Amino acid sequence: MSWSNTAWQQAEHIYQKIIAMPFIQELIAGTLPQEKFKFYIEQDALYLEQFGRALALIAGRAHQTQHVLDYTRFAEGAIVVESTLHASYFNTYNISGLAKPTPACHYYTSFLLSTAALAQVEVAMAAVLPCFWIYQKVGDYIYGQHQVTNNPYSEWIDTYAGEEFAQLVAKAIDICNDAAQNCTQQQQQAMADAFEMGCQLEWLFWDSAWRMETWAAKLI
Ligand SMILES: Cc1ncc(CO)c(N)n1
Repeated sequence: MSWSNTAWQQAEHIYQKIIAMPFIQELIAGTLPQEKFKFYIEQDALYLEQFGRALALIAGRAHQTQHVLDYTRFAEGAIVVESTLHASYFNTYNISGLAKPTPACHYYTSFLLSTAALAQVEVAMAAVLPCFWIYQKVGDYIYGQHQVTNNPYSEWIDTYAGEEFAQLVAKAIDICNDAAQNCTQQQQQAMADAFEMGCQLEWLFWDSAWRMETWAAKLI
């Protein structure tokens, strides 16, 4: 079995929990309160900037020049999506863009950045994979369920269910499978564990948006 199949099996229970979350279910129904969606978009812009940096770090550490190019393009994609959020949703929803990262956003981006900088590069590639794969799976799930008419979130829903995003995801999965072939069993397990942690943090990010998470005390 390929590394990606094994890793997905290990993390699938988290994906199942994600699609059952109230944030996702209300997004599908179109009943998600606008303030929660706004909160999510603003945090996601902060997330995407750091995700782009993590991808650029991996690009710099990749062994093969093709992978340098692939992760550079992924990094560019994340930053472009981030600025698109600013150009569209920030205007539509009157978002100030002055928010500080929530604990969940900070935790997730710190995990991505520290793993990208310090872990074995194959493990770093596995750690960023949920950002692609979970979003595609969740995007496809939402797209398959939602009623197109009058859903205020249909523009967002279309972004991650599209063919263009699917191709990026397929490439990120292939690279991880190639990378895993040069790894020992123990290293492949470390890759799968990093992948599972990323999936867990995807869950936490949705959960924090639903709760409109704040710092327990006004520290920042
Ligand atoms: C939290 C999060 N994970 C993944 C993506 C998609 O790359 C996104 N926009 N936001």
